[in-house]
Amino acid sequence: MLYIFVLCLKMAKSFRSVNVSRVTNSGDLIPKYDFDVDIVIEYDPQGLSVKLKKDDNKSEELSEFPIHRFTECSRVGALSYIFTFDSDSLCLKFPSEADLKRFHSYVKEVKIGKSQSVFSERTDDSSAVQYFKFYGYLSQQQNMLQDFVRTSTYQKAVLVNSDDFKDKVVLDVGAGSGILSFFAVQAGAKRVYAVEASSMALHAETLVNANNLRDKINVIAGKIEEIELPEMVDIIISEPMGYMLFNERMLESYLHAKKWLKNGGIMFPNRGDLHIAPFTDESLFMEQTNKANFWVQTCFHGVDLSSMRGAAMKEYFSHPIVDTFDMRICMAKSIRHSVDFGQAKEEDLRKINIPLEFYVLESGMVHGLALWFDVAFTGSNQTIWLSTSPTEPLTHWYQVRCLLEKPIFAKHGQRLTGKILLQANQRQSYDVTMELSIEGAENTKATNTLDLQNPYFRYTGQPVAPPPGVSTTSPSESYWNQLDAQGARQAVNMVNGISVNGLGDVAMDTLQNNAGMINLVSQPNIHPGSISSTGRQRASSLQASLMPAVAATSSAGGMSPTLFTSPVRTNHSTPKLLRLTISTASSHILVFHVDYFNIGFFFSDGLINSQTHLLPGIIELFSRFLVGMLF
Ligand SMILES: C[S@@+](CC[C@H](N)C(=O)[O-])C[C@H]1O[C@@H](n2cnc3c(N)ncnc32)[C@H](O)[C@@H]1O
Repeated sequence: MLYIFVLCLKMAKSFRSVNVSRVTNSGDLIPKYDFDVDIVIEYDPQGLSVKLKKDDNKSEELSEFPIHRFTECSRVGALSYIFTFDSDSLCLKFPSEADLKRFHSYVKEVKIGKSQSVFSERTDDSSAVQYFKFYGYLSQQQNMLQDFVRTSTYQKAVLVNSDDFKDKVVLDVGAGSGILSFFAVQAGAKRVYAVEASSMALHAETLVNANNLRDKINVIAGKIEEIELPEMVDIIISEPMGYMLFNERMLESYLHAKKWLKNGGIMFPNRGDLHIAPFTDESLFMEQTNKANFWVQTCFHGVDLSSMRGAAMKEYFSHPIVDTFDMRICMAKSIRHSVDFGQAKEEDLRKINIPLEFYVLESGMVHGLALWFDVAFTGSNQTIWLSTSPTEPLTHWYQVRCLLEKPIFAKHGQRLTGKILLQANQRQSYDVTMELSIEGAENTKATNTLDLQNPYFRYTGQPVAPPPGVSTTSPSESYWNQLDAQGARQAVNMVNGISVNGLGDVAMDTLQNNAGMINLVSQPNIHPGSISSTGRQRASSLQASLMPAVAATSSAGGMSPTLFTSPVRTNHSTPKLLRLTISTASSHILVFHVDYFNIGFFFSDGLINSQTHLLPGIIELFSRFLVGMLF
């Protein structure tokens, strides 16, 4: 196995006084530098990176090149090594045979070790490069860290089960920033091996040092399939879930890691449940169909495109849709496919065949299958679940829907049967084939194949609309009846649920000049965006822009606004915070419209105008204040 990766961060791999020459097409050597250089070898997710420096480790690099599995290179004689990149060849001449041997052993391990690894056998090189590059960005680690539901659930699961961690040796598989390793130490772990294959390992090491935990957390740069640990571990912790649980194929790495688990050791999480349910959503179906309908045109700039329509439908319907929805679109109780991480082997996840059998609860068109997952942390004290169900707070995994090109009409009480087959591919993802039909009804079979590595990210941040047809009483009457019951008959002029006039004494309606809107209920603490190989999200959320501003505002100090109007009226006996809009009335006044409240703040120093960059922070601060006040 590849000790080289383990040692990378622990041992300086440097060579002094190396003579570097270019090799001409005729085989002559031309010195590249008129001095000998020092060479420093560093870890690189695909192998090694060779840095040429002028004299010592601290000086600027003169140049750098990678050594990967397919790098063309060879030993020449007892002292030299030749590398060829495209048409250029570089000759390194070492001062001693011992140095050359040492250098050769590093190169050999990259080239031979790669071919032995389970990971490299099941993964295209290009996919792995893109995947680990993605996770090498601090911004992507931040996206995951800022998924509050995810990170807090992990921390809670570890801390409430601290007995399982106390004085134990822990392995953190795919440690990223090392956050789970820190949680393990918080729970009393004796030692943690934090294994990370992307260049994030270097940042994790920095964080470990900065938190004075070098004696507890041992960062190991490399793939779990390729590194060596000095000892067996008591517990393995990891966050290996992708979209639809299985995307990224990191669960296989998590299961692979069990080769380092002592008998009776614990997997944390220990179980993953994929939930699958048929759904109806005409608008989603029409949205995709209409996109493909571009290709029905017979005279587009004089060209008949219609022969492409079938292919376009296939393509649009091959993308799993990533967003969230109202659970009431599900037409039957979900089927659960459980993976016991303690028992399962990595080979079990290469082909996952899930038979489907649903009892239809409501008649309608079945447009496809909706999928989400839960994972469980079963500790000796408590079991904690992390759920990505549409009924739970949204996470950065959202939910996934796989559409059928030809929907099926299903009646209440009928049995909808079929299967979903997840076939692992070399792109760290799955080809998803589904088959559905109504039992006993002819010509109802519908199939589709989707590419899980290529999802369509549809989430907009808007609140989820309830499906049509769920009201069993008149919503208009219910609304007015509720107002009547609360004695607000005199209410006039309600706009979008906000009283702009007539419900109170303060004429805030003259201030309607919305500077921004924060939807407090639907805005999850997560970051939207995606890359194809992982499907995980790119930052662009409100949170990202607000948090620095909050920090800036808090540290600005000296801000002493006056609350000049307390809530004037509520139409709800229990305030239900639906929406917050914010207006500026003048350079001194900021007005919050919260449901049926209007609240103004007067800033004697005209803070808003003079320091507009602080406005988002102020808004965030007061939003919190209001939430605290109302509940
Ligand atoms: C979903 S992130 C989780 C990061 C961190 N544990 C957390 O919870 O924030 C998965 C991490 O595992 C790493 N990873 C994926 N496959 C790996 C493998 N085979 N060996 C080591 N690390 C791997 C990725 O580079 C990525 O940083």
